[in-house]
Amino acid sequence: MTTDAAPPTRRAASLLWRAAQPDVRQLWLGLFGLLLAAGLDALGPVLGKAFIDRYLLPRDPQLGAMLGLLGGALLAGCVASWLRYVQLIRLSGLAMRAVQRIRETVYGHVLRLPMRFFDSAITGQLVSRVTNDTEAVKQLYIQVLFVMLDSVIMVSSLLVTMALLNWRLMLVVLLLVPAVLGIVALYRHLSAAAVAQTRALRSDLNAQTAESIAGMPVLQATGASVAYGARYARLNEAHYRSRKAELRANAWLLRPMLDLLNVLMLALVIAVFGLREHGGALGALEVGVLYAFVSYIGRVVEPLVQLTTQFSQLQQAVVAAARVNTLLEEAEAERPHAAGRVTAGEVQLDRLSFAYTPGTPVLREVSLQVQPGEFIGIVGPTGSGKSTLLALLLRFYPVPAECLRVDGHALAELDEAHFREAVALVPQEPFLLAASVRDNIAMNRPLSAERVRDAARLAGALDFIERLPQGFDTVLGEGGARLAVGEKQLVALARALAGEPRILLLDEATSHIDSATEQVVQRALSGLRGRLTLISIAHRLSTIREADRIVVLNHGQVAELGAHDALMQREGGIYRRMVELQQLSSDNGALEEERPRVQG
Ligand SMILES: Nc1ncnc2c1ncn2[C@@H]1O[C@H](COP(=O)(O)OP(=O)(O)OP(=O)(O)O)[C@@H](O)[C@H]1O
Repeated sequence: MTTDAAPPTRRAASLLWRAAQPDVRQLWLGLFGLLLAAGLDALGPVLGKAFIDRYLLPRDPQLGAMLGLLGGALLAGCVASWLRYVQLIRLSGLAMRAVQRIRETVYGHVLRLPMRFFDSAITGQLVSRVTNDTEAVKQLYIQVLFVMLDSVIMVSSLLVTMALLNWRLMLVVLLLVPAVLGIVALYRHLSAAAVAQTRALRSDLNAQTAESIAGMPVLQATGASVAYGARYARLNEAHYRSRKAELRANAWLLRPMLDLLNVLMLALVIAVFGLREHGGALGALEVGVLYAFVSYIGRVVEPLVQLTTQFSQLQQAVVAAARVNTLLEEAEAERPHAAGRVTAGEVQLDRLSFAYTPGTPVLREVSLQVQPGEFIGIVGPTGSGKSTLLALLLRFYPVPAECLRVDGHALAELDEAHFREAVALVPQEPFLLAASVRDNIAMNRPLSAERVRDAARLAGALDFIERLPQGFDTVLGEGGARLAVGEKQLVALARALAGEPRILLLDEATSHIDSATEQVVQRALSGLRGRLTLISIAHRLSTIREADRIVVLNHGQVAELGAHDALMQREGGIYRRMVELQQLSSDNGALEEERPRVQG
């Protein structure tokens, strides 16, 4: 387990290692194949050396043996290439499978994160984490598994072969390694800030795109498109500059410096060779060694160049993988498999207090005993904590066990799958999928067509659904784009009822419905009375007039509690004032409509 404080490389390595676990056998096979290929590669110059030393310089042509050596070198080269090709396929496959697993894991993990996480999460960034960052992890796999491992194996095997041929010259070549590492360290130092900034800016670009699309109606209606366009252009420009800074360090540091190093190394080896204590004419044996070394230097430099030129990509991929790992380590919401069941639908709040941010309480010592089958209305000024109360009942945020009990059980004692069936929500903003009406009601639950239809009828949605071109099979646009807001809410209500819940929570679910549709919903809800516990937040007070009891929340506290008639008796009571205000405004609305229009 790595933590957020661990360096990105460690976090990235931890992710890669975990994701590769199921294919670890393939990984070892791949490694073995690469080792073999490197050995065969090292063999070529050794055979070349023998060719020169034994037959070429002594002018001793033995056709059979010479052809054998040449053929051997050719065969070794061919087999090494083939082996490398096979490993590339094997390891790329492994990388893609691992990334497929990572992507699924990340998506599944995001679905299980606690609501608290989403309070501060930015949609675009999360999307980018699940798609772009996991794609970058694939690059990392291919690079780490293939380019890097292959290069390291290749360099090591070449150095071993060189040591066997002439260890002093090998030491000279060995100087390449610290020189290259020095260049990489310098590159890293010069480009790290730019690399991190580029990624952060790309993430901001994604976030703004996602935000703009989600809020398009508001954006266009407020004429904010131009300002948003300008903001996007500024971000994009900053991204361009940061990327350019990164590429500049890449362009002058990596390839040209390494090519220069290659030339210097050749010169150095030849110089050392010429300056040996017993210099003078080259013996036949020594020419073979020089040939082998000259060809080895090229081969050592190439993988080092590979390692370094891909370094910037590698750095980006490491950052991406580390971020994916951090997201994966975000603690999931608790999903207990417990024995507790919601049977009757009794809810008990006992001095329940809650704060999103410590020190700023949103609910203060709320106590309430809701009987099974009771209809409770919740009203109160905006920000008084009504939605928060429902969020707590839905187990979106943890609360002390003794403060909130359902059918005598603390919420943590209730089995997750059962709890989600037994407690249903119709949210303030109905959320619909780009799928058929049937799928929107069933939401992947194994519900029969009759059950879906019954739920639609109960919710008062059947009439309009049957008027749609393909009835229940009509595919809605993204977010239910083809339906009116009131119709979306009816579908959301049908969805909630389809699970046959014991407790139904309505969060201002009727606020966007016209009066005629409201009558339909009211009838539906009256039909449900006594069959399930109904807790309904109401903005339009007429919808909870019939409630058994009405809770008036004010600044997170229960200010009033009682049936409509009782609350209306309270002189100067909050509820009574709210009702009177609403009556006044609806009377004004009616008057407005009746007033004859004056022309001109
Ligand atoms: N996820 C959150 N993180 C931090 N604060 C929040 C969060 N959700 C709500 N709040 C704050 O908690 C307080 C109560 O909000 P809540 O949505 O429960 O009120 P409400 O009575 O339902 O309001 P409304 O009628 O406007 O929906 C508000 O001050 C709000 O800003």
